[in-house]
Amino acid sequence: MSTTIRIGTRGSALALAQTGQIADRIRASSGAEVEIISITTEGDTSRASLSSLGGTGVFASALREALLAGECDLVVHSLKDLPTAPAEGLVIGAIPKRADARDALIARDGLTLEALAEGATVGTGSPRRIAQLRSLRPDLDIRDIRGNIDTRIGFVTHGELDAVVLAAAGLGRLGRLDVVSEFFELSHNPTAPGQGALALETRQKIPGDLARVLQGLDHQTTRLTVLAEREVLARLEAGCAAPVGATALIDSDLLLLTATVYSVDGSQKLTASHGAVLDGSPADRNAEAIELGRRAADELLSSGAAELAPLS
Ligand SMILES: NCc1[nH]cc(CCC(=O)O)c1CC(=O)O
Repeated sequence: MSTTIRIGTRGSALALAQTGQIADRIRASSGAEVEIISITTEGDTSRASLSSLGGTGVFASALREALLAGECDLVVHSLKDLPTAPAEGLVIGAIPKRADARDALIARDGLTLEALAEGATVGTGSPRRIAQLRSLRPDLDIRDIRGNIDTRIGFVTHGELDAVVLAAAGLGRLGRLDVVSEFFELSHNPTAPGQGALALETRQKIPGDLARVLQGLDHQTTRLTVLAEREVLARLEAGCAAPVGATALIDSDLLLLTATVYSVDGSQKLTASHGAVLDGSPADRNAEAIELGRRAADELLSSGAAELAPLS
């Protein structure tokens, strides 16, 4: 490629790590020059809790503005932080292969959730994680925490909390899987739609050589599973901070999706599991994945999901 690809990123360690990893892949596959441009977002500067910021889009919007203003050509988002509504003038040009979608417990003395003492303090700001923790261990003292991944790990290593829950993918990207004391299985603890996946966003109109670079980074299986998972959120009209877990997987030609909505106190949940056979063209498959997410969400809504939990 003749021109430089400018990638916009937040300044957090996680954003820099995942942007750097994508930049390396672009350089290796295309030989293109890649420049990394730092952009500050409200989600980075605000001290309010993530749920009080409304969740949706606090990290994404400044990056999207920079894209639209032509300050950069590409941004790398954590897919789970990206609002489901499409952004005018922008497209997701590639969804690379997903990392581990599970949540992980980081606990004092390497304890598992089951082994934590009665009334132990566990930090998380996510309503979904709060509900899942309360359903398994109603005795725990759950604390709302904020901050980047290193700060959250520090709550445990500095002795302020007995444990925190974080996404395995973020820990992996920062090379911090050594602190994990337990991985929660997706069958028991489904995670946020799109967790562990990245979205590479660009302007709608891009040069053909950038489009080809992005095509080379796209991963079909990841794209189909996250399309199904994210359609659950979209159809429920739920934000990324809603107490909703969704996990899709592909087994040969079968796409399987399980979606769960929790009451915030963890005492109740609704689950819908659906499958679809994938056939036809890539566009047909995308449509089938979205339709699967819609069916799961509609079942949840007709079972009372909107009454069970605050979704938006
Ligand atoms: N909510 C913040 C956030 N957004 C993306 C990740 C990393 C995992 C991912 O890319 O899905 C995290 C940290 C976490 O949830 O522990």
